[in-house]
Amino acid sequence: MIRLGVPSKGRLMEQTFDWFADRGVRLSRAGSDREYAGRVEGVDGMSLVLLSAGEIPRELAAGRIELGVTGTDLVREKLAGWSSDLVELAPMGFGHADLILAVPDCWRDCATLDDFAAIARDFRAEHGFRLRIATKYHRLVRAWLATHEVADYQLVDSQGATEGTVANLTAEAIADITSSGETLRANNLRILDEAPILRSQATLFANRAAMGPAMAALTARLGLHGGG
Ligand SMILES: Nc1ncnc2c1ncn2[C@@H]1O[C@H](COP(=O)(O)OP(=O)(O)OP(=O)(O)O)[C@@H](O)[C@H]1O
Ligand SMILES: O=P(O)(O)OC[C@H]1O[C@H](OP(=O)(O)OP(=O)(O)O)[C@H](O)[C@@H]1O
Repeated sequence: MIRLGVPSKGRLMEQTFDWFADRGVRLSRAGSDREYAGRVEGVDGMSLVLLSAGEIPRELAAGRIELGVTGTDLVREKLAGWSSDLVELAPMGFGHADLILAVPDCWRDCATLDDFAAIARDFRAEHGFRLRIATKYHRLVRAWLATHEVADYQLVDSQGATEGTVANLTAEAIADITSSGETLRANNLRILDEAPILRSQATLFANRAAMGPAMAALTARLGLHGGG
């Protein structure tokens, strides 16, 4: 049996159900909104498990599910060397979001990452502590800043409502996912004039160790290539 992990709520769950329905596979909850078992119709040999989007990368890598739908951002953040454990089977065309670094709108002289690096250096000298960036994407943000030789900062963990940390004076800048940009605007934050740290979308992943004839048959049934 191939176990498929799907986000248990919200748009990601609904759009995943639609994506499979377009391929003739009907996914649904087994019972109430609070029940995390699922039902699969239209294909044999696959079962459905409803999980937190953030836990799907780890469940895949641990082999507790063979297939999983989640954002590429969460896979890259949660699994170091993700591609040795997981195979990216198909980008699904929804859940598009960019991981970005944003600063207060009023930092008029901070347009680029070079400006940001200079401000961070001065900030430390002036305040006696490193400029704080609130984020839940620790691995990705650290790696990106290191690549761009920005060193004078500290990460502050924020697992939600990250854009509020600047107004709350617990951080000077934030790194988070954005899609429409509305949350940033509402919190008087502005994206640096740089390419995003990462462009993410919902993607169907497989556990690499689970690739074999059964997986090949299933991915062929879904009209995907390279599932052997
Ligand atoms: N505004 C958005 N537009 C599109 N995609 C988004 C948006 N916000 C988050 N996402 C994507 O949705 C996925 C799930 O995000 P997140 O971890 O915030 O989910 P969640 O609903 O908090 O789930 P959970 O707390 O159960 O793990 C991520 O891959 C993220 O990139
Ligand atoms: O650019 P926008 O379209 O405004 O979307 C961005 C927001 O969406 C996500 O939050 P979500 O609603 O998933 O809640 P969270 O803060 O708990 O992650 C993300 O963390 C941003 O806060």
